[in-house]
Amino acid sequence: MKKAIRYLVNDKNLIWFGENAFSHLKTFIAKGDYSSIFFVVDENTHDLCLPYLLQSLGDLPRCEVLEVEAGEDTKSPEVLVQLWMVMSELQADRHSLVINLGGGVITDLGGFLAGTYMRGLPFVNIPTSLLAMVDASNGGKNGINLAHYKNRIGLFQNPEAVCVIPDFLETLPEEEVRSGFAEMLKHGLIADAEYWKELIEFDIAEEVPTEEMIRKSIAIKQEVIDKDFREAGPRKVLNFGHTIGHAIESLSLETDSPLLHGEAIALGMITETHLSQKYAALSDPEAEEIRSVFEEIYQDVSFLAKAEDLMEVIQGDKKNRGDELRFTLITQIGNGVVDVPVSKEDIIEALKLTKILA
Ligand SMILES: O=C(O)C(=O)C[C@@H](O)[C@H](O)[C@H](O)COP(=O)(O)O
Repeated sequence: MKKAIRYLVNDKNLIWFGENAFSHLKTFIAKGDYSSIFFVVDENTHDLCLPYLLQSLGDLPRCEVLEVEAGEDTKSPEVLVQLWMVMSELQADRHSLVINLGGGVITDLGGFLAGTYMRGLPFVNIPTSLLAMVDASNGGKNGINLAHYKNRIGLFQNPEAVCVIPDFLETLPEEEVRSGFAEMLKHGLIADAEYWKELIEFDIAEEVPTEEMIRKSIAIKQEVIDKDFREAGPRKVLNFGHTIGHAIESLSLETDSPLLHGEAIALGMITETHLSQKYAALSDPEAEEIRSVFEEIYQDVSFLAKAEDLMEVIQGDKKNRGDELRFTLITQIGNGVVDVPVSKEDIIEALKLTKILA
């Protein structure tokens, strides 16, 4: 394993990488003089990661473990209310620290739990999936789903620190790694053509991304967020593929075979590449290249839905304004553009081209 590097993301938010990350966390906890620590985990991270974390942290203030079921359904108001109740019964106070140990569901839910309890407790994210390492655990978006709208309720609040331990990836199922890889490909598409090239030469079916690649994705995301933490404008570029992707993901959650977030976003990016050709002057050769990359990596991923069901969710997307459906698109590989109004007819046409319509 490589030496950990303490990496300042902004004046509040620290990211520690690698094997010494937990010793930095230990020092951070000691300095914070917390009254108690609440670990938010799912059944997998409870069994596979928490024992290692607790052993590494050694003596701690009073600790409580809040375990929720793995899976996107857990990001719900019902689960959140239960967690608020348990925190209250266990007398979490303003001096408590929340540590979220898990994938994107845990960091989104746990961040929202911490950010709302007693108007906001400090929290630390320890992402255990690739998706959470390169995306969900950093950037300060926390939240839960409401009905079939993804992240409809939430807040912007940075974690105090993030511990990225790439070794956790070795234990992940292949499809989980591939799901996180979709967000890395997105980072190349919206901001860095060189990185895109590097990623498409990487064999994600055979290897897990390196620490350098993870750092690169985090740095791209952070550069965007530094300009626009609350997503008034430029941050929306990080949402490429997500208008369609979230609609697909939400509807798939209502079926017996839900897609992983990154799988749905991959389908979203294919569809939004069609829209980028029409609305953002993306060239035909680049559009072909993008689609062939996704179609190769995610060749077994498909989803069918009715146009009206997808449109209902798309119409509720956070980036829209009034009746105007606004998308993040790409003008060329390495450059995204935000707030592009798109017609309903063209969205349906793009969904047809991606073979999503039942
Ligand atoms: O951090 C952001 O901003 C993003 O849009 C990154 C997305 O990859 C991520 O999935 C995010 O949680 C989506 O947020 P939402 O606002 O579309 O719910």
